[in-house]
Parts: sequence; C-alpha cells; structure tokens
Amino acid sequence: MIKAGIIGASGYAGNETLRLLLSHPNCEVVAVGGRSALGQKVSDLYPSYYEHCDLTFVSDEEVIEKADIIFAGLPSGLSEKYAKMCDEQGKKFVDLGADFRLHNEEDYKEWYKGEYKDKDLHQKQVYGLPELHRDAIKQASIIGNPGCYPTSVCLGLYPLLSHHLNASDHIIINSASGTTGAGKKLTEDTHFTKTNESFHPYKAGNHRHTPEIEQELSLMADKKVTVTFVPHLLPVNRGIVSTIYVKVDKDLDEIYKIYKETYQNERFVHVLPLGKNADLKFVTYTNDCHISLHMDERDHTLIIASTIDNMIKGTAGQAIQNMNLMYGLPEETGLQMVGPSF
Ligand SMILES: NC(=O)C1=CN([C@@H]2O[C@H](COP(=O)(O)OP(=O)(O)OC[C@H]3O[C@@H](n4cnc5c(N)ncnc54)[C@H](OP(=O)(O)O)[C@@H]3O)[C@@H](O)[C@H]2O)C=CC1
Ligand SMILES: CC(=O)N[C@@H](CCC(=O)OP(=O)(O)O)C(=O)O
Repeated sequence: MIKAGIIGASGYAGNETLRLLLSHPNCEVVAVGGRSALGQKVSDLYPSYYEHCDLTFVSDEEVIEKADIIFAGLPSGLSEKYAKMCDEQGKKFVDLGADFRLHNEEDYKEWYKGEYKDKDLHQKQVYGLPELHRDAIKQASIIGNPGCYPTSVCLGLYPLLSHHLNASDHIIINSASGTTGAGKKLTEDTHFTKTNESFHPYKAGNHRHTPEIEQELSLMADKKVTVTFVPHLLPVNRGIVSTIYVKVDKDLDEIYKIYKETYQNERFVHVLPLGKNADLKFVTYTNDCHISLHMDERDHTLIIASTIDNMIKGTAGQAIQNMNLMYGLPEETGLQMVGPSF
C-alpha cells in the first residue's frame, strides 16, 4: 500500500485528491493537513465523508512524516519548503499548484512575482502531463502538476504541433471554467448572484497560465509558439472547455486521422467522431479529456474543442495518474470513472 498525505486538504484541490484516493485500491491516505481545520475531522468540514473517512486534520509536518508521497494543494508560492522537506526525507512530492511547472525562473518571477529559492530542487521538477512526459514522470520525485487550463489546451494541440501541422506559430485560445477553478474562497466574481446567469472573460491576454501553455506548446512543436489566451468564468461548478483556433494547410480528414493515431493508446484522451461537439457535461467527475475537431473551410482554420473536469483531469485525477506512474502501477488505477449520460 502506498501511504499518501495531503497538505491543503481543507481546500478544493486537496480535498478532491482525498475523495478520489479513498477509492484507490493501492493507496491509503494516512494524514491530511488543513490550516484552518486543525483538530477537526474531515467529515466535520465536508459531510460527504461521514462514515467514509475519519481522518482528523493534522499539521503539515505530521503529514510529511507519516506519508511516502505528499500532494500539496496550496496557493502558489507556498510549496517549495514542503517539497524541500520531502526531498530531504526521500519522499515523493506532487504540487497541485504552480511552483514546479515553469522551467524558466524568469517566467515564474514575471507571472507569479516569486523566485526559486532552492535552484537545485527545481532541477528535479517534472511537468506532470503524462500524455506528454510519461517516461520522465516515472523517474521523478517532484512533480509540477499542470494547471487546469493548460491541461485542456496542451492535450488539444499535442497531435497537431508534434506533427508540425500548424501553418501559424501564433494560436488563439478561448477557455471557460467552472467556478471550482477559483478555489473555495468567496470572491466577488464567484458570488452566486454575480456568476449565475452570467458569462464573461477575465484576465484576457494576461492570465498566469499563458507562460505554462507557451512552454509546453513550444516543447511539442520544437520551436517558439505564442498564444492569445482568454479565460472565461462559466456558471457551473466544474468543467473546462477550451476552444482553440489554428491556421492549417491540411484537410480535416487527414488531421483527424493523426489525432486518432496519436491518442489510440491513451486511456483518458478521447477524440470524438467528426461532427460531434466536445461537451463538458460528459467529462465531469471523470479523468477524461474529450476533443472534437472542426474546420472553417473558407480560410482553413482548424477549430479544436477540448474539455476536461478541472478538478479531476485538471488537478486531482491527473495527480493520481502521476502517482500511479511514479509507483509503476497501471496508469488508470483508481481513475476509471465514466461520465454522466443525461
Ligand atoms: N481548483 C482547481 O480547479 C484547481 C486548483 N489548482 C491549484 O491547487 C492549489 C489549491 O487550489 P484550491 O484548492 O482551488 O484553493 P482553495 O482556496 O480551495 O484551497 C487552498 C488550500 O490552501 C490552504 N492555504 C491557503 N493559504 C495558506 C497558507 N498561507 N498556509 C497554509 N495553507 C494555506 C487552505 O487552507 P484553509 O482553507 O484551511 O485556510 C486550503 O487548504 C492552487 O495552487 C491552485 O492553483 C490547480 C488546478 C485546478
Ligand atoms: C475559474 C478560475 O478562477 N480559475 C483559476 C484557475 C487557476 C488554477 O487553478 O490554476 P493554478 O493551478 O495555476 O493556480 C484562475 O483563473 O486563476
């Protein structure tokens, strides 16, 4: 049995990791931390755990002491010290936040206003998108679990860019996320009356996921790729749809074939038949990514729709997929959920 611990389990991302791990056949959650909930039972904070889990929130240090692998669901800028403690004690660390995602510290400084205090530690980080970096993840001790928007965008573009089928190196992306993406704290934007029956862009052109998306797209294309990235807040609890627009020279049928071939052995990425639309409803509560492809024939613009559950493939499920790889387990262990049918 893998002994897992979760720091930040009083928050959405950490807690979703706990919820999923309770059904994992090869893993036991031995300790959870949560700043504002110390001493409380998990079921006191979240009633869904009554008679399922009787863990009590303990200190972050105790979580690390008890576990072999530690997931951290903390705001950006807080994870480095925990990763260092884990590294010193020979434990594995999966950061659900953004502190180990960017390979270029200058990007981190610019977009997160922080710095990499321990540069050697960051040499060990691996970007935890299994479909792109599976072999490196298997060997890793520190994982930067990808952001939710970048997961949907990178999976949507990987077959195209890795086969150099894009006719332009600048790509336009509209994404929309459910409100759990903003975490559990109440903000004016996520207040029910403000969000409900509304839909609007935010941080248009300056969202902090921009450098992460450009890092990964440039790696897969093997040249610099830039994006115009516009996130939107969608009045649903969970789910992301990214709609991506790229100029191409090839026909839709040819591109579709390459997408199907690229993902034929992937358990979680599903390229829908041509004519279907990716719809977030059918990936909610799953680790799946659905991709649909469309073409504006008039100017050869390929339109890619890529949808995931931000809390699962966009966070907790992907983190568990990474854990499975790190421990040599079948990648889908504990993650074989099927989405709703209504
Ligand atoms: N929500 C999502 O869909 C996704 C989230 N993520 C990332 O996961 C991380 C957590 O996000 P999310 O769960 O949504 O956020 P939440 O606000 O829901 O949870 C944040 C957690 O961090 C704890 N925390 C906050 N500040 C501190 C502090 N100064 N010291 C110690 N603990 C602290 C909170 O404890 P308490 O509440 O008890 O004070 C809580 O457990 C972030 O980095 C986020 O970007 C990544 C992908 C998707
Ligand atoms: C709807 C919403 O607010 N979404 C969040 C997604 C951030 C997130 O979870 O990303 P990190 O893991 O990189 O912090 C946002 O736009 O900031």
